[in-house]
Amino acid sequence: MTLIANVALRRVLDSRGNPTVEADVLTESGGFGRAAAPSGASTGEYEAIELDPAKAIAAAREHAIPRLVGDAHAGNQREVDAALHAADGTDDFSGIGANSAVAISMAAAKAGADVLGAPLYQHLGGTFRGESFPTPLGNVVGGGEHAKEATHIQEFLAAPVGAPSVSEAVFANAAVHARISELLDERGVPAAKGDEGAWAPPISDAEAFEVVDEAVSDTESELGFEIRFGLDMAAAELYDEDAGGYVYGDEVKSTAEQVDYVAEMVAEYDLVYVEDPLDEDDYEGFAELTDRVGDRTLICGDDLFVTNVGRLRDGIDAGAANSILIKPNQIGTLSDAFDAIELARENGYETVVSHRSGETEDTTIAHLAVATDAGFIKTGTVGGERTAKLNELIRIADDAV
Ligand SMILES: O=C(O)[C@@H](CO)OP(=O)(O)O
Ligand SMILES: [Mg+2]
Repeated sequence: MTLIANVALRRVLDSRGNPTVEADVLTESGGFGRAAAPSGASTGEYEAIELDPAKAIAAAREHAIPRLVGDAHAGNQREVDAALHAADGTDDFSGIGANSAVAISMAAAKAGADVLGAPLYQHLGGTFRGESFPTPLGNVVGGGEHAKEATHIQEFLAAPVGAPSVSEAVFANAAVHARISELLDERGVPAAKGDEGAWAPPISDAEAFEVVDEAVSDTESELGFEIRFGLDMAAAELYDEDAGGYVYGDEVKSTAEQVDYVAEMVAEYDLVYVEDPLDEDDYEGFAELTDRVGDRTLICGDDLFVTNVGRLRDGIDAGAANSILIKPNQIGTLSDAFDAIELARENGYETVVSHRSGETEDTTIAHLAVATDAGFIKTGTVGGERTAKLNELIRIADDAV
């Protein structure tokens, strides 16, 4: 029933206005799935390779589609993803492009769910999923590679850890985002938005900490449940070997100073989450920081692990980080993303399912987070491509998908 009868690929727009790959998968019994690849700006060096979408589509049409149509079953995700790997023939998807691969992998999962008549999260995670939900990490202030002339730290993330429901958590992040706008206004700071819809004000990181802290406390008092915040430092983008460390405008911090700085911020602001506090090659620095503050906060590897089982294993051996960001397009297929999640679980690492800065209306990651019982999902706060996922979480909780 789930035998793949057709795969169609096309270029569509992403939220930055760039082209990306969209895939339609149709099964012989009429099951249908559609998904599109997201795209990063602060990409990790070790991510699977995203090709120019036109080239990725041409390569997938030549190599992948013939292996899928009439041969692979959309309901058998491992079979689909193995066919994608075989068609690609490399270890980084540089043959057909991770963008083609992930779009097809996710579209096949949706087609499989469609044939079953089950919501995607149940097809991926089993019938008993859908009872617990991830805490949404909401990007409310940011800069780095996502906005010019704003903070050096890429993302300040609201985390409504005490919200009684996922819906209240989603609205809490929107309330923090709105409160920040008022606080910036009071300070006379004009703010545009960055790629993910976070405010991108021309203020120092120190001032951003103050503003976010105040907005979170105000919203917490207003709503009556605990809200904390965290960071994605995207430190690989700050790190410059020639400069001798992490570059914050005119200031350069050595690795030791960077570790001290992050540890101090964790203590001062009671941060619940710090992603990529050190360079993507610095397992040792990650291990040292995890040793210092890992009992109090999540130290998460994004560019460090790139959703890659091999790199995660190295991190586990080194004691680097205590959580992993999961981005299916970093590794190319849902099966590979699941393997990373499983390995993380077995070793006590928290999992955080994530969007990219360049997104589409695709909602797969909302289902993936519920299917795998992830502790957190990072998918922005406002903006249609972000609310697509957040609203899908609300629908899943409401049994309306
Ligand atoms: O660094 C990140 O975690 C992501 C998403 O927030 O950004 P990008 O997609 O640009 O890599
Ligand atoms: Mg990141």
